[in-house]
Amino acid sequence: MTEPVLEIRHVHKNFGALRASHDINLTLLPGEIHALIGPNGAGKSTLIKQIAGNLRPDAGEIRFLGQDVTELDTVSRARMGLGRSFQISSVIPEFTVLQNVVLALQGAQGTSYHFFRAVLKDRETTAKAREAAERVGLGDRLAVWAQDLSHGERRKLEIAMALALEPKAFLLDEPMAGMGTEGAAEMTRFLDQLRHEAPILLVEHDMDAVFSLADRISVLDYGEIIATGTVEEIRTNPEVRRAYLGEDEEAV
Ligand SMILES: Nc1ncnc2c1ncn2[C@@H]1O[C@H](COP(=O)(O)OP(=O)(O)OP(=O)(O)O)[C@@H](O)[C@H]1O
Repeated sequence: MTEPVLEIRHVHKNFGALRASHDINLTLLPGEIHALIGPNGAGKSTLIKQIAGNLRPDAGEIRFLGQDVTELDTVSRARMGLGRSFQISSVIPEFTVLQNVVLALQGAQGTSYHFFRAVLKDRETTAKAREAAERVGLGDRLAVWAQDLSHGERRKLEIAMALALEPKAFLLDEPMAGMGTEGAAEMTRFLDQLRHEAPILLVEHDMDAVFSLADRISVLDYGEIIATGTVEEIRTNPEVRRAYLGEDEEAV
């Protein structure tokens, strides 16, 4: 049997009386895109944060590359190859595209920011950063200030910052958000390629993107996974339709 790259075992997380994660079991297999969907407040971000290491589960285990990483912090998990799309807030507006990607690489290497100028002169690092930016389609925007990028280009920059670290798995939290139709279509094509590099756990509200990309979908509702299956299984699951897809029959 194929070993999962990422495995979530019986994870629980409460905020006071609120069950944000209740006995979550989930795997991410090599080469797959596993989409995590669910209504607002279902617990998607809370789960991603526990996988990335920003939040500690109350109970349960998170395994990455066959190792228990539940007690490791975000930096250690990132160094092992758990790539999380950087949030817009971590993009520095006054830095160029290339500088932002170099900064992401430098952060992962644990070099002090004090040495940023020296790192910018390091050919190997800048070549890696350039390659990542080119791969997401920002090759002709390397010297542009991040603040002058369009929204879609910023999202690409976040992915380039994750990609540069050559992750073994990607956690992507709503990469299509605010992209517009053409931008979302372009991002969909890109993610379709990216899965061959490393499997992707994808949180996304854009159902067109989810249905065209996902090998498997898990549906969260009130902190519980109510179904995991193929696109067809999820589309036709009555409980899922009631809990989530029924909100938007057009999407089904
Ligand atoms: N730090 C926190 N303290 C208390 N409650 C929290 C905290 N973080 C999240 N919650 C609550 O946990 C529940 C799950 O939130 P979460 O953000 O994980 O949902 P989500 O599925 O990502 O929603 P969305 O699709 O709107 O991003 C919500 O009811 C939210 O209000």
